[in-house]
Amino acid sequence: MKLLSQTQAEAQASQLATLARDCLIDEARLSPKPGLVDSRGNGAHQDLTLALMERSAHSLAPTFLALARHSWQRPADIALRETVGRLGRDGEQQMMAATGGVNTHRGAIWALGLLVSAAAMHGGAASADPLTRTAAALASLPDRAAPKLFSKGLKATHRYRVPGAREEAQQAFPHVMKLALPQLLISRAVGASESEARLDALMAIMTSLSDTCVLSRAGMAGLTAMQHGAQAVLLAGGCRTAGGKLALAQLDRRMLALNASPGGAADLLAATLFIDRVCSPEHTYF
Ligand SMILES: CC(C)(COP(=O)(O)OP(=O)(O)OC[C@H]1O[C@@H](n2cnc3c(N)ncnc32)[C@H](O)[C@@H]1O)[C@@H](O)C(=O)NCCC(=O)NCCS
Ligand SMILES: Nc1ncnc2c1ncn2[C@@H]1O[C@H](COP(=O)(O)OP(=O)(O)OP(=O)(O)O)[C@@H](O)[C@H]1O
Repeated sequence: MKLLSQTQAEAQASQLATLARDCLIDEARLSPKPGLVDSRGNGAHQDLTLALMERSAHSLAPTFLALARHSWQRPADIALRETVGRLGRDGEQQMMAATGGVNTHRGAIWALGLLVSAAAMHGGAASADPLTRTAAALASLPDRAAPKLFSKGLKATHRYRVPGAREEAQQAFPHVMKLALPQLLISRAVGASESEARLDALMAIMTSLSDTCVLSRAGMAGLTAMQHGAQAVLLAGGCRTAGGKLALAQLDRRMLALNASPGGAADLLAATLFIDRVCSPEHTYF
């Protein structure tokens, strides 16, 4: 690990926070995303808009900065886990204050918050495997101060006996590492535009995620429709092809008809973009 002066470390912590915020904005603007808020509109949501998502993303930059500063070159232990938990919950309050009480980014604060901390623990940058394993180690430690809430996500994981946001992080983000990042690289390599490659990465996540946002609003039928619809897009050749575009539009209509919105998949896309940019060998980030 490189030893940096305090000023360099502070500059890198600040870059990590800016990057996390930018990944949230890039995810929100990416279009057309099935059922989700995007540049076209509100998707399946009554209370969310793109402007609100962007305001929320900006409100979270100080939280990401605090996470990076407090995690800088520290090991994964209970003291850090509890600090990160407190900062994450403070971030949720910042988000709620910025949005007038609407949950725009709870799942995203969790996933990106852990990844920002993990990057800082590695001194600003690491390759994707160690980065996600460090985030998983942190997510697996107990946090005595965590409130015992029976959240919507927890209810869905119990009712349908599936993993949720906690397990995804504790297992080192398998949907990002095994599906989204490889798909992003393949789609870029075959000539997809950057937006098409990102949409393909989202589809790759949606083929398999047990997204508790979808389960809560549309049950197992909604989740199956999401997974099959995303598979159809990729089987047609992805979002750069005419067949893929048709399948994507069909999936969007289906998700809207079911009132389903894959918010968990969207969070993991933001996490994918973050890892892609922090870990890329030719990154121009630092
Ligand atoms: C773990 C979290 C996300 C709570 O998850 P829970 O499953 O209990 O349900 P909740 O309905 O509140 O939020 C779940 C959110 O996760 C996302 N999500 C849904 N399904 C999935 C999935 N399968 N994988 C990943 N993310 C998912 C969605 O955005 C969803 O809205 C989180 O809010 C939390 O506990 N934070 C505590 C603060 C903390 O320790 N932070 C540390 C890092 S900053
Ligand atoms: N572009 C996006 N559109 C919609 N949700 C997104 C988007 N990006 C990320 N999300 C994630 O989806 C979650 C919001 O999902 P949802 O609206 O199901 O939550 P809720 O407010 O708890 O539920 P409900 O809207 O059913 O009352 C957020 O935690 C956020 O992290």
